[in-house]
Amino acid sequence: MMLQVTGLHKAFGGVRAVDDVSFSLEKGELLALIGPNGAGKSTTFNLVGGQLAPDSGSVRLAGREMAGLTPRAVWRLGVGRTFQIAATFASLSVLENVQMALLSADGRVFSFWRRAADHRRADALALLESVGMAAQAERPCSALAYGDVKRVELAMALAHAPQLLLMDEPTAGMAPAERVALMTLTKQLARERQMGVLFTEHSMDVVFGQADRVLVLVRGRLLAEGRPEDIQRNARVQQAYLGSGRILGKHPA
Ligand SMILES: Nc1ncnc2c1ncn2[C@@H]1O[C@H](COP(=O)(O)OP(=O)(O)OP(=O)(O)O)[C@@H](O)[C@H]1O
Repeated sequence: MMLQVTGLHKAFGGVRAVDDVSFSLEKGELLALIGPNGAGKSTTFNLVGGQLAPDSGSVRLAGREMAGLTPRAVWRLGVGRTFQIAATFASLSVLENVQMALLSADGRVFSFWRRAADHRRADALALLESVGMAAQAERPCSALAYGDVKRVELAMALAHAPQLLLMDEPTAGMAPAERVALMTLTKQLARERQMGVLFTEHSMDVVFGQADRVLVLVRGRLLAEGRPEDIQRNARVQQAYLGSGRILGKHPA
């Protein structure tokens, strides 16, 4: 087991945001975390990524306890993360952005007198190749289509060769075809690199089309866990989503 989360609890005042959550994730697996608004998805993510410390419970990566470590320490142990908000430098080229990520992975800080442009150019190009962005390496990030920025961010997240990648709503704001393309690529990279991927997602076309397994959170508790086809048929899950209609419709909200 690559990631093992056991008995995780986190409360904010009287609100049990995450209430006795346990799950695991294998190498190369795409695991979707879904649930209605306020279910505890972001809190779970932040507990795994080190942005929050749990009240109790354990988060182990390849047997090592990570609960309570700082985000930087969690990152060093091999957990990468992409965010909803684009985290690229708009004025730098696509290639330079990936070179910056490599500098950071190597524990070196960008400085004006050591130009990122000299750092591991071939490795940066290889990362861009792996996400289909090598042809646009010299363009500034500001000139890219939104879907392409997401691919660059993926290449940047891969720069320190994470064992586990956390993706917080990776396809937010994308058109349906782009969403599926990005997650198909993510799945291919997960398989090739034997990297586990935990992602939150509101688009059910992505969840049911791409995830290997799905976790359903409702009011901080794990309501169901299983293969996409089983989750889709699960009566308790359908009931929990009644009202929002999200999980039942063929088309995403
Ligand atoms: N820093 C905080 N302080 C107080 N309450 C919080 C905090 N963070 C989350 N909560 C509460 O914990 C519960 C879970 O929130 P969380 O953001 O994890 O849900 P979510 O599933 O990510 O929701 P969404 O889909 O809307 O992003 C909610 O009731 C929320 O109001």
